[in-house]
Amino acid sequence: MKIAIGGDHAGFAYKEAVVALLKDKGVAVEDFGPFSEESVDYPDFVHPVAKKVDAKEADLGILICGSGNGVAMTANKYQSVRAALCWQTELAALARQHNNANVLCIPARFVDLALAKNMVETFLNESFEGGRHERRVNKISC
Ligand SMILES: O=C(CO)[C@H](O)[C@H](O)[C@H](O)COP(=O)(O)O
Repeated sequence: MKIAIGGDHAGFAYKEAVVALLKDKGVAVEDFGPFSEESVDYPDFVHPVAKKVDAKEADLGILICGSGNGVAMTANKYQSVRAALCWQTELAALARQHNNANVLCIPARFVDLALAKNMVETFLNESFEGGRHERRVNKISC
């Protein structure tokens, strides 16, 4: 499995911790930054991640910012990206199980690090259930 990760300054500290978590688990991860807490514009760091997922050059994406909204809005501009904003572990599970989400968006200013890590592990471990959910997901694209 290959993960593409990015975000903005508000998510930097959590992104560093999640990258370390993934590496400890032996998961291949490509970090598109940012690489400090200096204020940045999140689209600059979301587009590379979304392009990787959209091109199927990464299996999943993780985007971490303050509220999670901007990164989700940006990533969902890509046809094959289904980015889910999650703030509870069960939401991360359902995003994979029911929505076949391929990008997890984490609101770093609204969840603690332990929960963020738990959501990442859940997102990686769960899988799409298909069936009635596949019929619905197929209707998302215009
Ligand atoms: O939606 C956002 C980006 O995807 C976030 O909430 C940003 O991290 C937030 O807007 C940054 O705010 P700041 O006052 O510039 O730190």
